[in-house]
Amino acid sequence: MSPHRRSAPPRPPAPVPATPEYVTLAVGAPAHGGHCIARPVDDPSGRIVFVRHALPGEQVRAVMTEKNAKIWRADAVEILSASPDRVRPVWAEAGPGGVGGGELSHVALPAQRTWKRWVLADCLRRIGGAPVVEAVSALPGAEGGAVPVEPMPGEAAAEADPDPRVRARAGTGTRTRISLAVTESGEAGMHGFRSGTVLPVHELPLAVGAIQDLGLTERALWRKHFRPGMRVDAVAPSAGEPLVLLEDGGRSSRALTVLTATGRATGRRRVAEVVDAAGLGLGELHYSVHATGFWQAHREAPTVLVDRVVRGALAEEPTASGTRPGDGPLDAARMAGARVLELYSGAGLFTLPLVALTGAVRSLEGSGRAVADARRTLHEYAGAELTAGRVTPAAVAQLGRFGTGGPSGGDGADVVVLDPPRQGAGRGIIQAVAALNPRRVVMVACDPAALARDLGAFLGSGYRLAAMSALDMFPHTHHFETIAVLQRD
Ligand SMILES: C[S@@+](CC[C@H](N)C(=O)[O-])C[C@H]1O[C@@H](n2cnc3c(N)ncnc32)[C@H](O)[C@@H]1O
Repeated sequence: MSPHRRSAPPRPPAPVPATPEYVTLAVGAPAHGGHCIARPVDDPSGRIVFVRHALPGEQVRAVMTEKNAKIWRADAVEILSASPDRVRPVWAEAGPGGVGGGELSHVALPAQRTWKRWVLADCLRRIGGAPVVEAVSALPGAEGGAVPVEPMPGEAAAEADPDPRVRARAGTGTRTRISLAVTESGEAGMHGFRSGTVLPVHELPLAVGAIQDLGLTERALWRKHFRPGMRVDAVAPSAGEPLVLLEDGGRSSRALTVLTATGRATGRRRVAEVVDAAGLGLGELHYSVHATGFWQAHREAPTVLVDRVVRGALAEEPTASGTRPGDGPLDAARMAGARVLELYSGAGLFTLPLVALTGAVRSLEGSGRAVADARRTLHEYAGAELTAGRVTPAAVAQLGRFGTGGPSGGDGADVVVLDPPRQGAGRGIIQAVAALNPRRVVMVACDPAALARDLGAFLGSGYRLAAMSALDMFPHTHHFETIAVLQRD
């Protein structure tokens, strides 16, 4: 259940020690990746161990899971002194020795967000350096060198619910896309953490109700289709029935079968997604997306991101907080004529509202299938120029020059929006963006280390960090999303 499931190949198996080696650890701060930094209690000055399933301040008995010249890793298997933030895990199968993708489910949700904020601050400090820390610390609401990590609206409501059963389920039932693998014995499973081994799973608590209701892990209906090694994806679009996708065969010849929610084979390959953009004054946005293509996985993510990114890009005063009570809709007449360059545009999630408001967006996306999706969705907009290709400095320089002077005065894009994959954009791309001299840049980042590096590159290219927000779009995992708004004054 990783955020960008199609870009994450299975990891090579971790070396497993022949006989289990146990160690008692004093657990310290969280580190990027879903673990804490710990030290053996009998040797506090000794080697650092990256321990999972623990919490800062705890003392745990842990089993070593990887030990080589570079890194020692362990799983906490017995809690000797528990943190007050420890809760009964919402997904025990993602616990010690289990599957990846639910590594924080033993942590109370507010403490998960504190954990993520700490990791964000740590990355900004270690990787971004003093200029980044200074810029972030100057933002309203920033504390300890980072902005707060906010709950998604549904989680905030569930956490405030008077019913303890609703509160206990907060952060579950959020994923509209999940990815499974079939075990050697033909059961639904997932990869073990940092392992090529597929372990059976019996519940999918992070998936939305429409996927849980399919019964993928227990019903014979599905099991009769499963073959060892097969990949199984479930997609629950915001409009319409869920689909189950089976991919079988070698890497070069994978065959796709699509099943309906009742297990019938179907020729359908596309799903309809509807995004509420009322806060921007655009009403409902309608998208057509290939079932195997990338789409933001948290059920509220498309709506929340569209609102924050588009307001960040086009509002007069830079903001990363989206529409606030009392905000009016964005004024399309004022926006018209602004030229937008959008990089890593996927199936056009942001392209549609951006072109609806400005009339001129050029987008660049590496997946030909995603660009085909965007073309379907945006066929009525003559001002949307959608290009399939790698984002490179040369492509940015070429696409970002619109040829005539715009509101910013030059011939470069007035606004650049970029939403790169986990590894971020990198210095070369950011320098190419800065060379266009856009007045405003909105960068979406799902990895705090890449964010810190890329922010540093923007600040070094003459941009000011005007606003930033962080969202807990992946509860019960260590992942979160950030939005940074940069301004050339
Ligand atoms: C995080 S997704 C964002 C997509 C879109 N903004 C959305 O929210 O749905 C990143 C996108 O970048 C694309 N991508 C990854 N590396 C790329 C590259 N080097 N050049 C162009 N596109 C790339 C992926 O195909 C993916 O669609």
